[in-house]
Amino acid sequence: MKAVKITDGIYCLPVNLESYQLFEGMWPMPNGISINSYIVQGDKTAIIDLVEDTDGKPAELEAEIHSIPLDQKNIDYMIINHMEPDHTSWLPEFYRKNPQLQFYLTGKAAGLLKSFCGIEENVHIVKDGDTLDLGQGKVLSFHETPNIHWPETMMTFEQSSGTLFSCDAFGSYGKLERVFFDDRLSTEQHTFFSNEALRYYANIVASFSTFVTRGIEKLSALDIKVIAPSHGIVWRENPKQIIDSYARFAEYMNGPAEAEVTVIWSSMYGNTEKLVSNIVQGVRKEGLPVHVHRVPDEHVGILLASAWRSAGLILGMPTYEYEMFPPMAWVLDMFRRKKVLNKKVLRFGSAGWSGGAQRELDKLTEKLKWEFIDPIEWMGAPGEHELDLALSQGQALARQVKDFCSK
Ligand SMILES: Cc1cc2nc3c(=O)[nH]c(=O)nc-3n(C[C@H](O)[C@H](O)[C@H](O)COP(=O)(O)O)c2cc1C
Repeated sequence: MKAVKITDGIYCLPVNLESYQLFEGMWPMPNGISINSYIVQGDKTAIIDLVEDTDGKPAELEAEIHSIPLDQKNIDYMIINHMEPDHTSWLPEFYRKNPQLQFYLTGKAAGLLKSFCGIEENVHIVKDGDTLDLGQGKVLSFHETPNIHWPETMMTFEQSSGTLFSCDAFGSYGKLERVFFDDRLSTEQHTFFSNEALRYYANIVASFSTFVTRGIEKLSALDIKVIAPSHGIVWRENPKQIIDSYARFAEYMNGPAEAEVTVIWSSMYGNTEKLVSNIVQGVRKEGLPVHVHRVPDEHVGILLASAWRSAGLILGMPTYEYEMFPPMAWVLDMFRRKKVLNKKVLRFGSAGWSGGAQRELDKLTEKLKWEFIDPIEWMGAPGEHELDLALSQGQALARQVKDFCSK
């Protein structure tokens, strides 16, 4: 791939990770992801963020640098917005090839640069609002945005073009191929990147939502014309769209999220499963969109996005060894970690003799501010009573969600 020109002297250099790889060693990326570096050229040249040292990716980035055309030995400044290894694991080798490189980063990032890369020299610690003049009108300013998503994170703003190099904020999953800018996306591709942004947010950023809200507030002081994130497309026609999406995603944590219901169910022998279609029907009676996922067939990374966006959750799981069916416990523990807060919730599930799933569910979710309606729990196979309850409680939960969302 060639470097993509954003404006005179500013280039995006995306390198794609493939769909078979797991992001953070854990999250499925059915559509891959791009890792974006950026070049800003004045009299001096800066590179903003790098790439992961995996699978031939550094060579791809080098080829993009050469395509500008630019000799990487002529890069003067390395701006490190964030030390996470998807942007920095190639840094020691890059530095070995460019020993004159000067690093610009926050104080916290300097500590991480030492511990991750063993680099202590040529380090310039920047403070909030500091600037670096590259000449020819290109001036970078640095803005600390801690915890979006690591504690050392900052964003870099190029003042003459209004380009915000926003690091992980405003990023999305999805490879970049042929289309790099929001104004070049078809309606379908727009929907694709909106969904990929939500899933990326739910997997990577969600638990830092308070910091996202704070960061967006702080950024409102800047005259942003282009959002250039470290993953996903560059927003130059309507940067407000992705800023507003992130503001909305962050607000989902406080509730209510969207007037939708996510049903996540699991079953070993089909007794819990028998209620699913009535429950879904009950929700639909109230006219709400409903998204149905089976565990463990679907990965928690996919479920997280659906649950994060929905104001209502319906969880089906049987009892297993006096607790809940273990794959559901993994999902709920992840919801706890990712702070899936403020939901209206219904639980249903079969047990054999003692029950116990509900007890574990209560414990796992005690800090999530979930409001439960009466669960449907029964021994063995469900009868007419449980099947009727599935319909009426599905509907009752949907009504609660509608009330919640209309406030
Ligand atoms: C390995 C295993 C462990 C179980 N442990 C319990 C238990 O501790 N308490 C209980 O009430 N039922 C227990 N059960 C019974 C299931 O909860 C019961 O069979 C239920 O109907 C399964 O629902 P399903 O058909 O939706 O999988 C266990 C079943 C299995 C297979």
